[in-house]
Amino acid sequence: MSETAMGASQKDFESAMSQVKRLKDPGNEVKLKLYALYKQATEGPCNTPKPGVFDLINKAKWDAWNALGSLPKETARQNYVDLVSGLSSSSDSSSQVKPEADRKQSGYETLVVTSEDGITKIMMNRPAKKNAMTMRMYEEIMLALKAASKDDSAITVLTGNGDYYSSGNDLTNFTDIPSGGVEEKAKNSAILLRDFVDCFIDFPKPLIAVVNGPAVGISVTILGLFEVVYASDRATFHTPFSHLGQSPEGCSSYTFPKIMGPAKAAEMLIFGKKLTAAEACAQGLVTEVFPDSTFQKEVWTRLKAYSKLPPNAMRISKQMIRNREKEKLHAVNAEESSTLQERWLSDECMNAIMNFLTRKAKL
Ligand SMILES: CCCCCC/C=C/C(=O)SCCNC(=O)CCNC(=O)[C@H](O)C(C)(C)COP(=O)(O)OP(=O)(O)OC[C@H]1O[C@@H](n2cnc3c(N)ncnc32)[C@H](O)[C@@H]1OP(=O)(O)O
Repeated sequence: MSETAMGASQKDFESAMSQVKRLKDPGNEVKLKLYALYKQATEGPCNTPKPGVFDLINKAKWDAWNALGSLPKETARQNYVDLVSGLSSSSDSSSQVKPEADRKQSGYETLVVTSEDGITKIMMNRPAKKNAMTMRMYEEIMLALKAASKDDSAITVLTGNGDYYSSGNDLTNFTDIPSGGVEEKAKNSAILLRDFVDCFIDFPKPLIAVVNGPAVGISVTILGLFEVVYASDRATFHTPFSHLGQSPEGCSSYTFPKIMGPAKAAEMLIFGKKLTAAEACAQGLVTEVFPDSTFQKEVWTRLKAYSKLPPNAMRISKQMIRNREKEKLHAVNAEESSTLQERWLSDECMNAIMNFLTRKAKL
């Protein structure tokens, strides 16, 4: 029997649990429902003594769980996933871009998002930290992509503010350890990584990277999921995974060998060879390189012309190309994320991060 016929899978359930953390506060009534369904799905029918009448919060939680009676675990899991999915889509639609709200969209802490001339531009905005990607930035990029997939722009652009495109994962992400320890941190990070890359795999419109400067780590690997990559001649492309005790992500273990051949991909992904923009272009990762002095002017003139093409035709063509690969890309993403979950717990990785944080090592 397929997973769909059996109801929500464990992966759907875990993904819903991680989505809940990113939702706006849904109110106490919904939180109680989520709590009850979670307990039922993981422990079965209510099995704890009823709290005293003055223990108001625990009594409300107990009542909600107890009210589910003998609801089977699988049904509770499915109901939990459905409830979270309903909450996510209503919070997505509330953040959907309204045409009259063009120009700068507020509410992002790590990004500047603008919508103009048929182009939604998502700009990473931590220039003092070389646009290193914090947990917050991953979540905001996902939100911005979801909004862009529904707004009336024809194309979407990812770029960076300042001298870097992005220095990749913010290495201080690994210092915020939850009560469940490093194992829980690694598990949550792997779920976030998989969700993040899934958003790029599934993005329905043409996606363009405007690489304004050096790019490192995950900001490079996801380029294989873009339709077009324009780079300044100041940009470099570096995936130092072995140096960091880590392994490839962003589907690069599949897209890079396809794009540049297995040997060139191995030089980047295994040996951490840094490519110039010209080399990345010769190897097919970059579409075109522009002199830094005229980069912004030339690229935006080109993109404005593209954004005037019929948007539905562009979207359909993109989806025809992507749909042939989607299932494979999702499988690669899942495998890369779970491999990294293990890597993050290795001594090799922990030492590399400690070295960066104590400034003993830079790329
Ligand atoms: C949910 C988790 C998903 C994880 C997915 C897996 C992703 C993997 C990767 O992306 S691997 C790549 C990780 N990135 C790095 O290893 C880069 C580390 N940074 C550097 O080596 C250097 O900072 C540099 C070469 C990018 C730039 O060097 P330089 O020009 O000398 O500038 P500074 O080092 O002084 O940087 C200025 C300022 O920014 C901070 N910073 C830069 N990059 C990062 C980063 N990746 N993480 C955290 N902080 C970063 C740097 O510490 C400086 O801060 P300060 O001014 O000292 O407060």
